[in-house]
Amino acid sequence: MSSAVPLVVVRGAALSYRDRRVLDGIDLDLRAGETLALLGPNGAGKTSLMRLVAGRLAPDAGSVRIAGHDPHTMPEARRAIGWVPQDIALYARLTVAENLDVFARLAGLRRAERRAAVTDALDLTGIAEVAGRPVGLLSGGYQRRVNIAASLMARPRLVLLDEPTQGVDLQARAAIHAVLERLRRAGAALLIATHDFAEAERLADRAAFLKSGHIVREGALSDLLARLRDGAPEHEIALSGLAAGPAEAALRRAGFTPVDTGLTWRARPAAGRPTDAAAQLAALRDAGVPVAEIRIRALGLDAVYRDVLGLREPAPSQALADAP
Ligand SMILES: Nc1ncnc2c1ncn2[C@@H]1O[C@H](COP(=O)(O)OP(=O)(O)OP(=O)(O)O)[C@@H](O)[C@H]1O
Repeated sequence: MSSAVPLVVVRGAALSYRDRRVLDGIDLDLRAGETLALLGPNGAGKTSLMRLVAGRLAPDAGSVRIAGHDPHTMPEARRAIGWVPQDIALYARLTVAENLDVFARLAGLRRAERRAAVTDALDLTGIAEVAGRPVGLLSGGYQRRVNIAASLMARPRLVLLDEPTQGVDLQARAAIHAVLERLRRAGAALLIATHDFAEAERLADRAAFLKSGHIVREGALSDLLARLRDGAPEHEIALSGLAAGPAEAALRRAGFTPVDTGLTWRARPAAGRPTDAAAQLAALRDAGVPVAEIRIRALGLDAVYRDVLGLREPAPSQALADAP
């Protein structure tokens, strides 16, 4: 459940490193209980934007407010923010519980508060069973969960996570997703920078796309997807035994305007073609196209990303125009 008044309000924010501007004209709102995914290519400015929101850097222009306060100048505003950096920032030789106690001290908690905060963070992140083990001996997936737990000592209302599942296996990824869902159910606002579209689709209510320091698209996931052309499903087609040139020609003859993605072709069919996979397969084979496999899937955030970055394949109307 998200509340009406945004917890995070960023208006017209700009940031430069020395004289190089890396963020410009950033507007962003985030409400309690809401999860926003920050997406964009390497170097787009995701981490820099999170540093601004965390109050670790001050904007050159514009403003950042957390519950009405400037996080850069007001320590109490910073206390409302949990920061989970991309790199593991823990003491390898200390146990998990000892690490969390250090972070609890840094957060300014008294002894009794520290014990409760550590216990709660261990429970919420599902790592109580490794509380007594040195962090350096844990798997990468557990270390990432400890990294998240360390950000929760002051019971933040906002948690910023920079690529929280980078480099972990599928099981650890699922465990981290469960942690983030619990945090969100507990009413925290989450801002997650990620390159993982499936992760963003699973966790986020909204997504913001950064490109060269600007938010070039932002909105609720359903709105972002609905905005993308007519919502016709995307086809992924694998062809057998054809070089790229003849394969493209064959697909064009069959009414597609295909894009080569390496192993497969991505294509949207011309209007009026069958929409179920079996009928598509039969029609393509009738047209002499050697289809090994065809998958039809609803558009996802990866399609929005390609659209935002100008990596789009031609729209269906062009596919129709290109058809013989
Ligand atoms: N401390 C710094 N000093 C100078 N330039 C920096 C600094 N940190 C980042 N940059 C530059 O600012 C730009 C934005 O970087 P940032 O790390 O915010 O991008 P990002 O979207 O998080 O990238 P990635 O996906 O690779 O993590 C990049 O061009 C980067 O090289």
